Amino acid sequence: MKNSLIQNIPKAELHLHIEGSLEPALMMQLAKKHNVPLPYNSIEQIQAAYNFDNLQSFLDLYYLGAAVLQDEDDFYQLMIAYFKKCQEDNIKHCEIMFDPQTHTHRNIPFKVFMNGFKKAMNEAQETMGISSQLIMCFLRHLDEDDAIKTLEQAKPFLNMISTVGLDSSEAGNPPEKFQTVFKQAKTLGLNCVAHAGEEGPAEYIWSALNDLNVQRIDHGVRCVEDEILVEHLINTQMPLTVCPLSNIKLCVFDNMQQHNIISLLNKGMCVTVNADDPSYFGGYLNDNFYALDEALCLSDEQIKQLAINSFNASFLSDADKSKWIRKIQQF
Ligand SMILES: Nc1ncnc2[nH]cnc12
Ligand SMILES: [Zn+2]
Repeated sequence: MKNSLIQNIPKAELHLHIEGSLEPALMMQLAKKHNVPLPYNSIEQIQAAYNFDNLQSFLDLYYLGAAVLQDEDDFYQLMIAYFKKCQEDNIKHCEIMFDPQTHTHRNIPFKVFMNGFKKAMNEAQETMGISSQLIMCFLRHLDEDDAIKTLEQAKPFLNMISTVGLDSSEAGNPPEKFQTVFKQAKTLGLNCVAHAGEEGPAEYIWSALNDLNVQRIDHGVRCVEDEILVEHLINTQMPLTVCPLSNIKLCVFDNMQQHNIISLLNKGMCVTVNADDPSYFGGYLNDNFYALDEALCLSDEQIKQLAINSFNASFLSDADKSKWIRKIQQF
């Protein structure tokens, strides 16, 4: 039976790629609208293709799918669909990642996707009471000059962007490659996060901390390969935004029983649960909680702590964090 505490408790989501929330039905609809060829003829064929051996095999299909996103309304439809899922899952605040280079490299300018995002974010706040921020991620398989150019292009939109991040193919692309652009982002007043220790080694987590000065680590599950790092993450309460279903789909762990998030939680680490790319990995935020509960039997205290961590690790004001944490403590 599904745990009603998971459904009812207020939650924040901090690791969600908006391009990874593109559902097969919307992908087909937009492909038709813009005459974009896809190697699929039906929703079933799309779903059948979503069997991945590793991060790269997923990224190949993720970038292919994103090609259907072309005009402002497409980006609005994409994001409003995600907010509807947030409403169903009782997510009150989200910090949403987007990959500008995936779009600018197809000659889609910033103003097209930013205007679409803005319309959906305003609507979510006004009609659903959901607050949101944007995390602009640099693609780490591209060089740092391209990231620097992207930060420059983003300057007219910085009032909509709270944070920069780093995603895409991790192995062979360590955080230190992006030191200059992260320093520039920090100077502009942006928060910093980075994917590290998903497929890459524990040293990449150290590099994200020491070379990029990040305030959160996305994934980070390979921290367990370095005991000193684990101690450091606990002592500094550095948040890890963990994505359980993603880690299973991308073969980071063999199965959910093997997942280490609850063991890290029990050690006192500030871990949070997130969906990453829900339409590719088989579930939104609550599905991730249900899958953990089924495999690892979460206690009510553990569920509450994960929800508290999601607000504590967010970039909300201290007053807003306290407001949500007080509500959670009443459950
Ligand atoms: N899980 C993930 N890791 C790295 N880059 C991504 N882009 C979208 N999802 C990602
Ligand atoms: Zn991610």
